[in-house]
Amino acid sequence: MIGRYVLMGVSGCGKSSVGLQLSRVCGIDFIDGDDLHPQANITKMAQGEPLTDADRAPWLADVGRALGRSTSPTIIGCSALKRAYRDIIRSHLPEPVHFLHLHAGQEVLEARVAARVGHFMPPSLLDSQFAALERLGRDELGREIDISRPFNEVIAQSEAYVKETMK
Ligand SMILES: Nc1ncnc2c1ncn2[C@@H]1O[C@H](COP(=O)(O)OP(=O)(O)OP(=O)(O)O)[C@@H](O)[C@H]1O
Ligand SMILES: O=C(O)[C@H](O)[C@@H](O)[C@H](O)[C@H](O)CO
Repeated sequence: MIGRYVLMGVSGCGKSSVGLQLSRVCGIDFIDGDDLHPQANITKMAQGEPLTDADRAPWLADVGRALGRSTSPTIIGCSALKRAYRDIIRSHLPEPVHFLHLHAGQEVLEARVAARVGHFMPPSLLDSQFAALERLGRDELGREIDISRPFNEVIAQSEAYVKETMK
């Protein structure tokens, strides 16, 4: 079985930075799901407008297909905020997919996105990100990682999960 992982969570939770470092320490591939967004979605977010379910559906299918094409263990960063979005990703994969939810309270994320420069996503969209967010259900494969902890601890906890489940 090929280990397939989605690093999920709201804007600024660390999908890119944690994903890249986690892929290095685990020696597995990383895809940034933001690179799969159609330009129309990026433009919409950059203009301060939240994406709708309809905007996200084709992109989530692309994320599922990209993960499904992988022939070796792979991590993909993708917000996957709602259970229905995770269902779309799951529907494109023959095998179980693990969701690692990089999670913290809104105040932690507000400070991080405010400090970030040169990113297309405006901090004003964080309210809508949290409004859409549905945490993992008990029956969903994965783990919630507390990202209020220092970066190295987030990596260590995520790495432990990946190594445990790739056996
Ligand atoms: N555990 C951490 N402690 C402190 N800062 C962190 C931690 N994890 C990530 N960061 C910082 O938070 C910011 C947001 O991280 P990053 O850009 O990786 O998030 P993201 O989820 O990919 O965001 P987006 O989806 O909006 O592109 C970055 O400046 C990153 O360096
Ligand atoms: O579903 C969404 O609204 C998007 O995927 C966002 O979460 C961003 O792409 C990302 O976080 C960049 O800031």
